Amino acid sequence: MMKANDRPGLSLSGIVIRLDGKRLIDLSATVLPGEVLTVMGPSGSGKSTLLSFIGGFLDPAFQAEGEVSIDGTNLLNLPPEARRAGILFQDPLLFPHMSVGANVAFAIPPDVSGRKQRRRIGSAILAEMDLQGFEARDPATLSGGQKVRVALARVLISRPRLLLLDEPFSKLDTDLRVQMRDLVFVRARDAGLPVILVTHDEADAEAAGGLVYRIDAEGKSHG
Ligand SMILES: Nc1ncnc2c1ncn2[C@@H]1O[C@H](COP(=O)(O)OP(=O)(O)OP(=O)(O)O)[C@@H](O)[C@H]1O
Repeated sequence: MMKANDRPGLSLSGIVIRLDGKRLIDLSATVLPGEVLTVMGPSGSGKSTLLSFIGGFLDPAFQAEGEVSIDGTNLLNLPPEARRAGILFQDPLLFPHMSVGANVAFAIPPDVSGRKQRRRIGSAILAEMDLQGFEARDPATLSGGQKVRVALARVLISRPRLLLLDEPFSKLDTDLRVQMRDLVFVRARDAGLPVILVTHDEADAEAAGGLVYRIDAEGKSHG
């Protein structure tokens, strides 16, 4: 197996996304395994649209061109589920009718067979998120930070190849925000996952420590 440092990571090459002829996004960048590309820009500038394009669920109202590859594999030829992008939104989007354990187990790849084995790896990832013993809990009874950690557990257990983060910390108060983003960045680094982080918060960008793309009103991106 290649070490994280030997892998080329996420390559965004000549990405141009237009809406009604107007260019929203224009960027090329490389995000190495474990590194974070932070995307900033005004509301409506196309930040979420960029993540949708990479994840494979861009609304057909947009026109997009360019190439996206991860460790040399062209992602754009693959259907969304085969791209294996782990996505976190502002809202953790837990299934309300399922227990915490079931929320996490839902994302375990299908090649992991056996109830026992699935339960074991689900519990292990919850424990890593400081949520040991939370399997039977109703998501409605969790704090904001606990919900984010369940969402992160669910994403990590799905064996993603990259992380797409759409303001996942913005609803949290300052202390929790700092803790959660450090947790995500550390986990991404450990797993060698390239990350794209959409945020309005300069402190997030600083903590991410990587490249920052700023989208201006003309749809030009600046490193
Ligand atoms: N499905 C759609 N069909 C048409 N236009 C859309 C669609 N989704 C978003 N838009 C428009 O595309 C533009 C970019 O939207 P996007 O959600 O990517 O912006 P954003 O930078 O993420 O904004 P915010 O910071 O407010 O989340 C906006 O003008 C938005 O109104």
